[in-house]
Amino acid sequence: MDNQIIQLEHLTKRFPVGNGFFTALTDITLSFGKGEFAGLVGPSGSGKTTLLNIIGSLDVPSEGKATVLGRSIAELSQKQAANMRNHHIGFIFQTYNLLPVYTVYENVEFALLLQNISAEERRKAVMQALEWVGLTDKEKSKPSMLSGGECQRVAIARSMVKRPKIVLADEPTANLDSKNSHHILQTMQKLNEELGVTFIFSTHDEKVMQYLKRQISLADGKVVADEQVELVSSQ
Ligand SMILES: Nc1ncnc2c1ncn2[C@@H]1O[C@H](COP(=O)(O)OP(=O)(O)OP(=O)(O)O)[C@@H](O)[C@H]1O
Repeated sequence: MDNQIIQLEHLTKRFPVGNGFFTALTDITLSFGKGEFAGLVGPSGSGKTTLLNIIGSLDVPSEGKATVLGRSIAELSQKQAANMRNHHIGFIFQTYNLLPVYTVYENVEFALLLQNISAEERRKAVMQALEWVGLTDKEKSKPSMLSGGECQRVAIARSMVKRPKIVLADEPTANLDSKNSHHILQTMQKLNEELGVTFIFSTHDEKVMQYLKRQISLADGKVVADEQVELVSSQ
């Protein structure tokens, strides 16, 4: 497939534990195409975050190969990996990870400061990202003045402002109520459809699963199912 942007081949991940090792992922072979809206699903401890971390170049495989945007993750220097994350990969976490002393605007702008972009271009990009998530009126607010759902929308804007090719969302609805969960999922669905960004989720939330176009089930660090899903609802 030409549009493949992530290829995982016989990937295994072991963590040192005590005098031995714990195997968190075993022989994972998967690929993702441009514009997918896919999720890693499975119980706690099944290896979802470990796999997202490798795709996001935050960690490296113990065996096998992970190729992301044409680059082998294990062969990137720390600087090259940081560069790839800064330009091409957005992250969304369950705890939002916003900087409390900065405004909404500054939290989103932060993602662009490592890039060589003029202040004027930054302003345009930040306001566009805030518009995507419906928060232009909150640009001067601090995170403590926002609801959980609004904080997660700021995190989505921050992940999207650099126009990444891939967004990795680790349990993004874990701290949200049902209404806010649907709202942020619809926002991500819209960004996926309109901008062609590839989204990969880690989740065990049924609400997230309703939106996934592809569901990859993990159990004990292994892929046990990989299914394209007919969407039953878009709430
Ligand atoms: N740095 C580490 N050192 C040792 N073991 C680890 C490390 N990171 C993860 N693990 C173990 O690997 C397994 C998979 O963890 P991972 O966080 O990937 O699971 P998960 O499916 O994302 O779980 P959850 O849904 O609870 O976030 C777990 O048993 C975990 O304890």
